Amino acid sequence: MFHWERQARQREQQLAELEKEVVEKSSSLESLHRQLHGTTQQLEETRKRQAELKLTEGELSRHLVTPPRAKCVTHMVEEEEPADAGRAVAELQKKNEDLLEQLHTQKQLQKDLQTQLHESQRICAQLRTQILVYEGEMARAQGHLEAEMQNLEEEKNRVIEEAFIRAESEMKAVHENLAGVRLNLLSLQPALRTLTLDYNLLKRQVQDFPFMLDQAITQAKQEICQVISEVSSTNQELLRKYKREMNLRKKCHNELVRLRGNIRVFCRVRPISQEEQDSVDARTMLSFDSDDDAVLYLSNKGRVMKFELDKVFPPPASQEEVFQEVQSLVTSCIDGFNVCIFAYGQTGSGKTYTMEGIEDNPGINQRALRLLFSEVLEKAPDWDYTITVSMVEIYNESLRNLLGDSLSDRLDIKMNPDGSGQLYVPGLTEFTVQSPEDINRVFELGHMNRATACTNLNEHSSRKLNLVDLAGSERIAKSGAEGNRLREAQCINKSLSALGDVINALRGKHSHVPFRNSRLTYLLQDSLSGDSKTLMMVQVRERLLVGR
Ligand SMILES: Nc1ncnc2c1ncn2[C@@H]1O[C@H](COP(=O)(O)OP(=O)(O)OP(=O)(O)O)[C@@H](O)[C@H]1O
Repeated sequence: MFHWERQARQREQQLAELEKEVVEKSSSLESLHRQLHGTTQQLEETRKRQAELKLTEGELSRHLVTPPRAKCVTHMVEEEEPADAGRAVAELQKKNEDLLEQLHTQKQLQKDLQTQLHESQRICAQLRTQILVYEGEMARAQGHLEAEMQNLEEEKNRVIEEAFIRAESEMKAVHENLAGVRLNLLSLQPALRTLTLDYNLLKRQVQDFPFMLDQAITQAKQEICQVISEVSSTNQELLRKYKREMNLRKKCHNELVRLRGNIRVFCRVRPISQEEQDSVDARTMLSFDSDDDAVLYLSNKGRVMKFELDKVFPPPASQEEVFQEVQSLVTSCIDGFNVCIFAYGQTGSGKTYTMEGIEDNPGINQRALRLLFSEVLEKAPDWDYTITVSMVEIYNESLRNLLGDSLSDRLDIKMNPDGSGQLYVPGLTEFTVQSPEDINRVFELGHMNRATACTNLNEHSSRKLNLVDLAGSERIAKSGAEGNRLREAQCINKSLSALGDVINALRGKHSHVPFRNSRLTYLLQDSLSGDSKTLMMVQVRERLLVGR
């Protein structure tokens, strides 16, 4: 609803109220008029009665002021009858008294009427004044009403005019919009036609889609089946080739091993540390051939000795470089060879450094285990591997089960009853491991009980990777020990010299190899002979130290 419409309604209401008020005032004026008329009539009557009373009063006075007449009556009565005259005088006197009383009453009445008249006149005057006030009010209300009506009329006209102007401009805008929309509609029509065509096309395609999808799926299934059967036959072929290649590789390797010998001897020369600089023996010195990494020269008191080995690592050689030369040996364990790696050398020559390494620069053991597991993981989809670990200590020519419950039990080496011709250690505890971390945990357990130990990693129970940590060789001569320590030194001596003898016999391809001369060589027999591969890392210091 517009503002002006609301205003007009309000004004109309006000007008109606004012009109009602005027009607009420008119009716009250009318009743006042009636009242005035009644009062005026009453006044007239009172006046008349007053006049009448005056008249009566006059007559009465006349009667009363004419005693001679009464006297005359009396005289006449006296003349006629003196007793009756007395009575008549008394009656007249009585009548006179009554009349006087009536006069008095009339006077009182007149006084009352006069009072009433004054009162009526006062009320009349009041009413007139009120009428005048009302009339004035009415005139004012009328004027106000007229002015209001005039205002309302003007307001109405103004509002109507404004609304009309607004409606006109809105109408104009709507017309303009309409024209624009019409124009748009015209330009959209071709696009709409194209869209409708596209929509119909799409609709047809959607209707056809399930059928096409079914067709495509069936075709894809057929193609997939065909590809799968192709891949499967290719796989079969590849597997066949792979196995043939594996056999070929093994044969080639065997041939290579046969040609190079299955025992390889590397030499690692460790640098002299800062603390050792002062005790270096100036008369002895090691040197290398830059063209041949398998030769080592030792100058001692002017004499030069040449040593030929499979590989020589000079002092700057890193753990990584050393392992690169060793890793093919580790992986051949997966190919089905028994492998044995051990470091041999004087105390402090770097055996532990090469085999174990240090925490942030691991040696052969840790690197070999990681390589072994990564290789196994790679082959896992096609092959089943189980890796078990056992730890044995050869101490004073006795075998101790380092992972067993009871360390006091002595183990023995026996021929395997499975007819494989391989040796085994009955009762030796084995742990199945899934990762190098597992092995390290097992090592920790074994290391707590060892003095010198041999670690044995089994794969399929017939293939072994032996990582051997030997005691330092010079303890034999330098220990100066007695009793138990002496027996320990003698045993170490025996083991190491037996190992030396076995390596010598194997390198020299002797017909007899004295494996049984020590527990160590007997235990490692399978890993040192036949299809096995052995690496002996000879550890030496760059310079001899005085007093050693
Ligand atoms: N190639 C090398 N480069 C740097 N430091 C080395 C190297 N080899 C060994 N060392 C250091 O020489 C010291 C002795 O080495 P290590 O303990 O490995 O000798 P070891 O032969 O195992 O002795 P032991 O027979 O007494 O067990 C260690 O401090 C080691 O870190």
